[in-house]
This record gives sequence, structure tokens and C-alpha cells, in this order.
Amino acid sequence: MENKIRIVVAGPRGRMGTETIHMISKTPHFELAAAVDHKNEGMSIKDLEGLPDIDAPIYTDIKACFSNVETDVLIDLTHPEAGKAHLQAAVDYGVRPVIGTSGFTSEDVVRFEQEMEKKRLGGIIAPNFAIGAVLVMKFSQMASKYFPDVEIIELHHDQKRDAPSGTAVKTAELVQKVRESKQQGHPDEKETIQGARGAEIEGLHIHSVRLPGLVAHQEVLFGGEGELLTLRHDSFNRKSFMTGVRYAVETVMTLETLVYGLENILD
Ligand SMILES: NC(=O)C1=CN([C@@H]2O[C@H](COP(=O)(O)OP(=O)(O)OC[C@H]3O[C@@H](n4cnc5c(N)ncnc54)[C@H](OP(=O)(O)O)[C@@H]3O)[C@@H](O)[C@H]2O)C=CC1
Ligand SMILES: O=C(O)C1=N[C@H](C(=O)O)C[C@H](O)C1
Repeated sequence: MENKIRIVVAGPRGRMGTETIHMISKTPHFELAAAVDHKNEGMSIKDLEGLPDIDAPIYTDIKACFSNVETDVLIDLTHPEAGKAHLQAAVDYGVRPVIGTSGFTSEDVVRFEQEMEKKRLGGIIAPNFAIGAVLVMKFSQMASKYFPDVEIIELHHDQKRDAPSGTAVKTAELVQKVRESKQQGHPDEKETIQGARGAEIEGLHIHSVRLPGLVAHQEVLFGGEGELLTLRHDSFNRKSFMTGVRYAVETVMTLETLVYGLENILD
């Protein structure tokens, strides 16, 4: 039998980390080698509530983890600052990173791309692992060629820390590659309440909604003369992301550069 892919998960108690560890436990060619948390040093995954019965050690220091545990892939599902530090540690130790954590800037991405290019180390930063969400990004890019007036509404649960979502930013970046920069709305429009028109990237507006009960949702609206095209994706639970996480882990084993966005590796 082929060797299993040995994975470290950072953020094991979180909503995504928990779902990911369950997915790993059910995937025959994956093995949870260890986890990185900011507490529970020395404990095991099986000791934590809601996690499967796997005897994998928990480290609070990612460098100690990589020094002690043979690791093929790091999956990071934490917060932006921790995610960046974990990605840097993975690069330093030659571990392939799969980063789901949102909130990285384009400067961060470029810096890591350059560093990993030099080391010929494969990695993936995926603003969204849900296949439907990735398709909406691709379809949005296609549509913006014909409909340059675009607004994005992203809707998430109220525990989300970053706004706008990584998915909305990536969607806007893909749209900007084909859409000429243009100021949308009336040239003299004025906000009578600050923020009414949302965030703006080269004239394209992004609106962030945070409500209990939501998981992760996005609408991309394209306005034309007498018509409106709406592309919408809904993640109703975190299982929706697991096909993409599994695919990213398998694919990163074959890469020698950092890939930003699952759309770049989907057939
Ligand atoms: N790419 C994608 O498809 C998706 C990406 N995400 C992104 O993934 C990230 C996690 O989301 P979610 O699971 O909902 O968030 P949670 O807040 O539920 O989970 C984050 C976990 O990381 C832990 N954590 C914080 N700092 C550290 C650290 N230094 N080392 C290790 N663990 C740490 C937190 O612990 P504590 O609570 O004690 O602070 C928490 O358990 C977010 O950035 C989110 O935007 C989410 C869904 C899909
Ligand atoms: O925090 C979340 O939940 C999500 N974050 C990612 C993002 O910022 O786009 C992906 C997905 O939308 C869920």
C-alpha cells in the first residue's frame, strides 16, 4: 500500500478544523500526524471534545511540531496572523502548506509565492474550498466581460472576524483581470451614512453581511441595460468545504510552487 499523506492541522478545535479532522479520519490515504493549537500542549486529539478517537499529539509551538513530527502537509484553519506565522514555519521546514485561513493580503501572497518558488515548494492558498463557490468565481470572471457593472454581496455567520471575506476579495480580483477599471454608480453619488456603498476595489463594491444562522454565502450581481444577472452560492454547512480540502491536500503533493485559488488546479 502507498504511504499515507501525513498531515498537521492548525486550529483543530475550530469549526473548520474539527470538520477537517473528521474528514482526515475517514480518508484511508490520509493520516493526522499532529495538531497545532494555542492551548492543550501535550494533550492528544482524542482528549478533545467533538474530535475523533485519534492519538495525535497537540503542540502549541509549530516549530517544535515540525522538528518532532514527520509532516507532508500543513492545513491551516486559524486566524490571519497565526496563519501567516504557520505558513512561514511550513516554508522554513519544507512542509507543503494548504491554507484555508482568510485575510491574507495580495502582498503576503506575492511574498510567499517568491519564497516558495526559490525553494520549489508546493503550496495552496484557497480563499474558498467549496467547489460551487469556486465556480461562481470563474463564472463571475466570464460574465464581467459582458457586464462590467458588478457588485458583490457576501453573507457570513456573525463569528467571522475578517471582512470582506477572502472569497469576495478573490472574486473581485478575478473580475478585475478582465473588466476595465470603472467607477460604478452616479459620478456625484455621496454617502449620507458612511459605508453605505460598502468597500471598493477599483470602482467595484463589496458589501459584507454578518448574521447568526448564516454559514457562508455570496451573490455576485451584474447589471446591464434592462437586465440583471445574479450568481449565488450557499454553503449550508462546513462539509461543503471538505471535497476541496481533500483535493488540495492530494494536489499539493504534486506541486512545486504556491497556487492562490483552487480554480487554478481544478480540471
Ligand atoms: N477557505 C475556505 O474554504 C474556508 C476558510 N475559512 C477560514 O478559516 C479560518 C477558520 O475558520 P473557522 O473554523 O470558522 O474559525 P474558528 O474561530 O472556529 O477556528 C479557528 C481556530 O483557530 C484557533 N487558533 C487561534 N489562534 C491559533 C494559533 N495561534 N494556533 C493554533 N490555533 C489557533 C482558535 O482557537 P480559539 O477559539 O481558542 O481562539 C480556533 O479554535 C478563518 O480564517 C475563515 O475565514 C472558513 C471556512 C471555509
Ligand atoms: O469564515 C468563514 O466562514 C469563511 N471564510 C472564507 C472567506 O473568508 O471567504 C471562506 C468561506 O466564505 C467561509
